[in-house]
Amino acid sequence: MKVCKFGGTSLADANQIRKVCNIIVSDSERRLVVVSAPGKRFDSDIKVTDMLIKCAKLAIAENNYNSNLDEVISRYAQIADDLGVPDIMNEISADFTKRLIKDTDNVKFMDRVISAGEDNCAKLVTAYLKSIGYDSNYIHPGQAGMLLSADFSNTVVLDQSYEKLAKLKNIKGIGVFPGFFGYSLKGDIVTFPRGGSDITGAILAASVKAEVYENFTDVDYVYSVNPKIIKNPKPITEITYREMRELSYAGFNVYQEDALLPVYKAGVPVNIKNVNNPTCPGTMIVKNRVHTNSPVIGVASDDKFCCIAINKYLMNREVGFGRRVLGIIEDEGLNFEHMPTGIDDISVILRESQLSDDAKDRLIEHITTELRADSINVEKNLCLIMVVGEGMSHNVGIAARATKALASVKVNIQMFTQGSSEVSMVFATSKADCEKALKALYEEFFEVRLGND
Ligand SMILES: Nc1ncnc2c1ncn2[C@@H]1O[C@H](COP(=O)(O)OP(=O)(O)O)[C@@H](O)[C@H]1O
Ligand SMILES: N[C@@H](CC(=O)OP(=O)(O)O)C(=O)O
Repeated sequence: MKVCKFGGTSLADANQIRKVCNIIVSDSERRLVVVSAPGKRFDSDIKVTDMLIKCAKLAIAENNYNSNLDEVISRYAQIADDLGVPDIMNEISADFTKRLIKDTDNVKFMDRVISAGEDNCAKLVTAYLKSIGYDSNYIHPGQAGMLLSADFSNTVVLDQSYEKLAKLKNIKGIGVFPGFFGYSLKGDIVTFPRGGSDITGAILAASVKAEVYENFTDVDYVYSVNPKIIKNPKPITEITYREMRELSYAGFNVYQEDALLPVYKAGVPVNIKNVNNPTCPGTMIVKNRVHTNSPVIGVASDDKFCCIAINKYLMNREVGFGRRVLGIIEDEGLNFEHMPTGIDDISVILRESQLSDDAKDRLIEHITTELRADSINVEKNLCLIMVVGEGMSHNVGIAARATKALASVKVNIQMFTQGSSEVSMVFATSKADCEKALKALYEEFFEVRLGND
């Protein structure tokens, strides 16, 4: 059995959905299908999930959301009409309308509303497959056993789900499973972080021990660098789970970072493929790969970080200082990403989205009073660039090549770390330098240079 997931770009309109269904029915092993909500049809378009977030926010603020809701319903109606299944719209339009009645708290309400994008898309795809003569069934995530933690918008799968979902192995016909959400033990709808339909697919693939998890998107391959930043980059044909996890974390949003653990544990390979070019073999994500000459497999960047730099004279002699810093971060409910240190300073790197002005003031106050630091500086707009590759661990001089490349374009490195596994190196630069730095690193490791060098 193959589990296949189709992303929002693959479901953006009726034409794309026809392509998706042709792909599904062209292989009888494709029996468990995960769908996202319709995504962007063109660059300036809006994803259905974003339209639903807008509706939910308006409803929470007690503002009128009717015209926004109408826009969502019209997008589905247009697709249903074009696919020749207009009757399904009665159910879909009633569902959107009902979910927007605000009868619960804000976090539960938000997840209930935004999950409707995938849920109704699954109903639409099921209706279309039926209309062209295939035995297809919508699968209700709660009834199938997609049980998740009650962390709204940031849920994780509960272990018991795998055993329950394993029963889908015996499903008859084609099962269409809505991605991005499941149910808490109390029966509330909970969603994964954004891009979470990839996680749904990974959980299902692990549960049914699929021969492969096919993840269909709008690019032929995962490339060595984001193709939106550098044109025609080098394609990656094979990459390990570990390398992909590092690159997804650092900005390769083609595959959600949390979608690696389930398939890694179950040993299910992932195949990233293009819905617009399904005969292209795409990228395989596997446990071990054949190493080529290049020590680096990809470079990725994400510019939404900030740094809390704490300085105190003789910090290195103060027993428990680091533990107390981390204790404060924990007390403030923050996740930290990296913690480079010097003898008298510690920097804590966080995702900027966590640090509202209030949270920042509280954190500074907490550190000042508890640690009696000499100075605390918060720097926003920090970009992290990761250079990733398992080949780096047995190659000398990679860091030197990277720093030389950054120096040659006059990029100031604000922080540099390398984990002991030596699978990745992380450079922090200012947001303004981010693209320049990424290009320099890509050129250094992937572009063939002519002449004497
Ligand atoms: N290294 C990369 N290789 C391929 N695509 C990438 C990479 N980094 C970022 N992307 C972007 O990821 C996009 C696909 O992800 P996404 O838009 O979430 O697709 P879907 O809607 O199918 O889930 C591509 O169009 C591409 O712009
Ligand atoms: N629709 C959700 C979940 C998702 O996975 O979407 P996509 O497959 O389009 O990245 C989102 O936009 O976050």
